[in-house]
Amino acid sequence: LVSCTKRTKTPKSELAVCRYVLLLAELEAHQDAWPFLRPVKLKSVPGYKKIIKKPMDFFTIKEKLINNMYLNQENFVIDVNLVFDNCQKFNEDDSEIGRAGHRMKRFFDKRWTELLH
Ligand SMILES: Oc1ccc2c(c1)N[C@H](O)CC2
Repeated sequence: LVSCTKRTKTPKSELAVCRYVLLLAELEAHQDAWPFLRPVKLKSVPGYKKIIKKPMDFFTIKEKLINNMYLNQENFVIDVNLVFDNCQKFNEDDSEIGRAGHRMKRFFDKRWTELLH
């Protein structure tokens, strides 16, 4: 993984990786992150495997980031939004996890925009 603290001039893509690492750390530290930290246990949640075609979670995103699997920033945002879209699909808006998902999405959208400028 690139060194995010080095004060040398780094290529654009390495700066992008630093932005993702920072943003992912903020998502994981958020008080409403608990439903999204690890993969959903497909064997213990009836219906999830059938309903949610592409499960995603913050830990899986971090692994992909560390293994340099995000070739462009779009794929990183696509996976983060997949976490929230899956949440909206499986949970009622008016539920504990549904509300946590909406709050996390609002937080991500705000920070993503702030980090771009
Ligand atoms: O009642 C439940 C029980 C388990 C889960 C949810 C709700 N929603 C999560 O999105 C997936 C896991």
